[in-house]
Amino acid sequence: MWTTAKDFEDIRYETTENGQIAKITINRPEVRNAFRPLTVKELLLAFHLAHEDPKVGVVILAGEGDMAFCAGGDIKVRGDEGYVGDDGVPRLNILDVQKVIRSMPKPIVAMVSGFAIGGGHVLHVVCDLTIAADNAIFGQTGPKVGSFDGGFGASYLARHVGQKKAREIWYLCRQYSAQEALDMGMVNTVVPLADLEKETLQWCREMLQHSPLALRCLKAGFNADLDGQAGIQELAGNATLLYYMSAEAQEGRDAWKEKRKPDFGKFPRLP
Ligand SMILES: CC(C)(COP(=O)(O)OP(=O)(O)OC[C@H]1O[C@@H](n2cnc3c(N)ncnc32)[C@H](O)[C@@H]1OP(=O)(O)O)[C@@H](O)C(=O)NCCC(=O)NCCSC(=O)CCC(=O)c1ccccc1C(=O)O
Repeated sequence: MWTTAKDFEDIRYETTENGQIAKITINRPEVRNAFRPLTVKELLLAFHLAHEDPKVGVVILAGEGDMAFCAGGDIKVRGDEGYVGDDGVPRLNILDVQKVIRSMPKPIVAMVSGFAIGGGHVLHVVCDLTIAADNAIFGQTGPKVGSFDGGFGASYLARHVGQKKAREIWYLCRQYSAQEALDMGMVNTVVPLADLEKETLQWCREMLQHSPLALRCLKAGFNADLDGQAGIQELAGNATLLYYMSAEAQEGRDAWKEKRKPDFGKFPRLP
């Protein structure tokens, strides 16, 4: 049912439903799908492929196996200045993945079974929607393991669950069941583990029935206030896209190409 669209080492990138649904799976189950620099590099490339492919309408982010969605940064390769890959350079580049998830103009659905912990928890937080299996466990560990995400991991989480709960999650580093996550508004639904992919695909199919431009502008609108100038840039970029598609903008382009004065007088100045 899934077709491999490109081969990677640490992740899988697959599509289904005539290429309309893409699935990016972190494939390191032996470390509960913790990410190392290579994983992050591959995630960035896979998200770029999904972004650029006009057939893809919705993207699923998942972890291999039932035990974990993602256990965050791979602590075993954490050096003194970040996570160290084969090139010996320390990086904190999962932040780039968070930004890509937010700015991709297509819905991204986290499909969570097992642990979504630390930086792995933040990944589901920044996705548009989260479908959780009934075995899912959520939590932050930063203050326990010498890390923290004061960016989206804190501020956007607080938008989901409120300031008090978000501070509890970060300050106490407790783990929460799927039902608790649902009750606090952190996930969209909880389903039996056996139904997780079926239900996630159903949500994706429903979104695919709807106007891609409407979904795109809604995503930019939801992000805009929290993302400051960058959020306004996203939203305004969509307005420009829509404007390009209008006869009014095309008149400006055509007039310039035809070396004549544009006739904007024929377009209404709506109230
Ligand atoms: C996830 C657990 C709760 C799972 O527990 P359990 O099922 O009992 O399995 P274990 O036996 O513990 O683990 C199995 C196996 O996996 C290895 N493993 C698990 N998690 C990691 C990990 N994060 N890194 C490396 N390896 C991991 C574990 O060692 C076992 O292998 P062995 O060979 O048997 O040793 C539990 O495993 C657990 O609590 N894991 C740690 C989770 C955690 O603390 N994650 C947070 C890491 S810090 C982080 O994510 C930073 C956030 C971040 O990315 C970030 C934020 C802000 C700015 C920048 C950054 C950035 O880029 O780093």
